[in-house]
Amino acid sequence: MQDRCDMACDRCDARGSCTDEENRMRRIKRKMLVGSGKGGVGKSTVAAYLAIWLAKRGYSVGLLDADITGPNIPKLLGIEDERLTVGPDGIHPATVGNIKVVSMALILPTSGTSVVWRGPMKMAAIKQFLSDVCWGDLDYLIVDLPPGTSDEPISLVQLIPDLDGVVVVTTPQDVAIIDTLKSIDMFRKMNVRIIGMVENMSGLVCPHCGKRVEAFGSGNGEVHARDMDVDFLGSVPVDPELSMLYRYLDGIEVSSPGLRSMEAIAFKITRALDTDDREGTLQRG
Ligand SMILES: Nc1ncnc2c1ncn2[C@@H]1O[C@H](COP(=O)(O)OP(=O)(O)OP(=O)(O)O)[C@@H](O)[C@H]1O
Repeated sequence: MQDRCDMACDRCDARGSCTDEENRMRRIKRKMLVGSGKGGVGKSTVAAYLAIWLAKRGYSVGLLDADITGPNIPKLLGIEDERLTVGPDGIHPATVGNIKVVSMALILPTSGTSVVWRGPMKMAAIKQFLSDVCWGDLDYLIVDLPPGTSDEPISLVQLIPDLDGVVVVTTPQDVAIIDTLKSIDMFRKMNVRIIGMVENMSGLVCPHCGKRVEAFGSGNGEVHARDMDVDFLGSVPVDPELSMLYRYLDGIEVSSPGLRSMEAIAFKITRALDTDDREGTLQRG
């Protein structure tokens, strides 16, 4: 573990002085958030898929689960039994399929342990995840936000220098859309670029007859994205494969309606960011 971080530091001008989040963060080329005003809409699923998709294409990727009280990324990636380790140089992420993962769930003794913390404690943990984690040199850091428009998203926006933007996730129901529009408004007030909106759980394709069933409706997200002048990145149907992302991570060749939609969305996100990569800094590993 120690070696891995030292090797990365060898190539870094900031060697020996990387003691705060700014120094750690400047070794990361692209930093994006995945957020929503509403819980349970699929933020972690979109963040985890994106991380896997980028890692499979040779990029070095970090995935920060910033949901301190409800961390689910390790479960989605099938690494609940992994633990973060601590060395003299800082906290070492867990690694899966070339993705460096940090989450409260990788610290807690059991998956049933609750984190009963008020705001300042949660803020301290988030700050530490940015300042004390040996992320090393990364092409992308993807931050999975907790739902809502309060402390955690605000702090992350303020703490991450040169943030590239946020992908907002919604589901088609009105209550989800209303909360998602609030989060778009919040990110705009904080001058964060909205990379685009994803409508998740948008209908489902019957595995028996192949017909589409509009379980929660669909299309609402696209209409509201247009109204808000936000790029619509695509809709993703309900698909059991998406709750088994660890299979896709393991290299099992899976093709399903949900995974195909996610792939098209991942392309759009990277294309949107690459348009801004004028210096061509992103290199595949
Ligand atoms: N398109 C989909 N098809 C099937 N299951 C899905 C889909 N999207 C998400 N899920 C499942 O729904 C549940 C909630 O998704 P997820 O954890 O990604 O939401 P979230 O917005 O991150 O939740 P939270 O607000 O709690 O952080 C998970 O069990 C996930 O596997």
